[in-house]
Amino acid sequence: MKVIPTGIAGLAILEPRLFQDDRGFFMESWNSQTFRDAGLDLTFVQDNHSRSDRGVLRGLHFQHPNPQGKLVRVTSGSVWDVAVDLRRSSATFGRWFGVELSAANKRMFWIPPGFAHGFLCLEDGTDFLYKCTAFYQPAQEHSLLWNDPALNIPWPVAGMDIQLSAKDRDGLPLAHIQACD
Ligand SMILES: Cc1cn([C@H]2C[C@H](O)[C@@H](COP(=O)(O)OP(=O)(O)O[C@H]3O[C@@H](C)C(=O)[C@@H](O)[C@H]3O)O2)c(=O)[nH]c1=O
Repeated sequence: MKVIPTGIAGLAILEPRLFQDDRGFFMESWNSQTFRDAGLDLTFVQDNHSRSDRGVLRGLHFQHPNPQGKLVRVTSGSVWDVAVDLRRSSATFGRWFGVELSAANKRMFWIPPGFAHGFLCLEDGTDFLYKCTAFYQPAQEHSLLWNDPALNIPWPVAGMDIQLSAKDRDGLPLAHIQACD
């Protein structure tokens, strides 16, 4: 597995080893030993799966005070995935990083606890799968406003009708958010 740093401590793009043959492909999407060897000693308690069409934007979500670390990937279609550092102790508080995840590139994104996370779906029928280090606690879930000018995230929305949940439409600007650690 290749670990690609992002310039934000702890946040990493992961490229699993791919085995291709006449039948198709094989890859390990999670192996605790391989991840530990790569410096990621993780315990997951919940797996999630969502499906979205092009133009759906989910996020930017974070849980506080019990933050979730998330190992995310796409098995059908593609997204532009974004993580925002909300760790007060971090030198990069408020900084974001974006990466395209797709069924084709098979990239995974490790988002440690203390980040807000969201994605824009680029294709109809996109399947988004992720493992979480803490249980979902709806009373602790919050939305950071996806298009907050203070973040200035260049979402690739040209030509799209953006579809948001009511909660995400009413997301909080960064300036109103407490740190997550
Ligand atoms: C996230 C979640 C939702 N739900 C339920 C609550 C609600 O009725 C329904 C849809 O929830 P949401 O609108 O919050 O789903 P969604 O907008 O897909 O939320 C997800 O967005 C991405 C960006 C993340 O990072 C995830 O952690 C999660 O917050 O599913 C669960 O039962 N368990 C869960 O873990």
